[in-house]
Amino acid sequence: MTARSIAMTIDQVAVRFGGLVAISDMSFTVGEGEIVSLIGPNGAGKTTAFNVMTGFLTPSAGHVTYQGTTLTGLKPHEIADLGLIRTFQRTSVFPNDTVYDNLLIGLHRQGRVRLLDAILGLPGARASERRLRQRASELLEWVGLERRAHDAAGSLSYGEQRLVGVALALAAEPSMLLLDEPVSGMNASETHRFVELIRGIRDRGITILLVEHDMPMVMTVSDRIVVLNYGRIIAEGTPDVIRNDPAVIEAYLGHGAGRA
Ligand SMILES: Nc1ncnc2c1ncn2[C@@H]1O[C@H](COP(=O)(O)OP(=O)(O)OP(=O)(O)O)[C@@H](O)[C@H]1O
Repeated sequence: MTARSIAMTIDQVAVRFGGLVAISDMSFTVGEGEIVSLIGPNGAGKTTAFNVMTGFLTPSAGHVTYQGTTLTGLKPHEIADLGLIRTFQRTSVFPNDTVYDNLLIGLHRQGRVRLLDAILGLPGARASERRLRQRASELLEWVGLERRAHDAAGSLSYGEQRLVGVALALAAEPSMLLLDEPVSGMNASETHRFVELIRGIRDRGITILLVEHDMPMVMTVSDRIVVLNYGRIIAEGTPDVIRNDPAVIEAYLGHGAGRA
């Protein structure tokens, strides 16, 4: 692998919930433009790690830095302003509005144009509104939902709703995207298309961190994989290294068989 500059550093992070240690001494880095996956059996601490990186949880110890800025103490929206954008396991859409309108609402929420100015049709707002409409169309095309643009968002399949979530995240113009189980609920062909989408996103220079249970998908798309078990990193490396790592095989097939 060619040397990359580091986008994110997770440095000796620990999270305790009362007596429960959800994450302990977690350290790894994500390079600029890299696709890194965080995997591990249920309860390993993946979502907790995501919550720390995006400011939804304050770590009990350690810290995360993104492009040189320490994230500890920053609120989720301040972290989003740095370009670090996440998707959630559950995408909340306005089910009775069209997919296109959902995107427009998302773009307005990001404050590029004040909704009231747009409603009143003020001149500056009209030009901005045109740009937003253009942007909404581009984003839908990017994630492959252009043919569903004028359907009610509530009529989309679960997999398509995940794509709306990705389009909304892309609308925020991230420099790094954190995807939480993006292909859960997708069928094989949707997953295949999603892998292509992730690669395309990375090719536009966006760094990607992925939490995912779908191992074939993770093995296909990742440059590097970090494996957590009981809150600790047990392995880190390329898909080939991880596939053959005895500790990983044990975590998934040994005692962890019922949890993976
Ligand atoms: N808010 C909380 N309060 C108490 N315990 C929590 C809380 N959030 C998570 N935990 C515990 O922390 C541990 C790690 O949970 P986490 O959800 O991060 O795991 P995960 O790897 O994301 O699991 P899954 O794959 O099932 O989503 C688990 O034991 C979980 O029960």
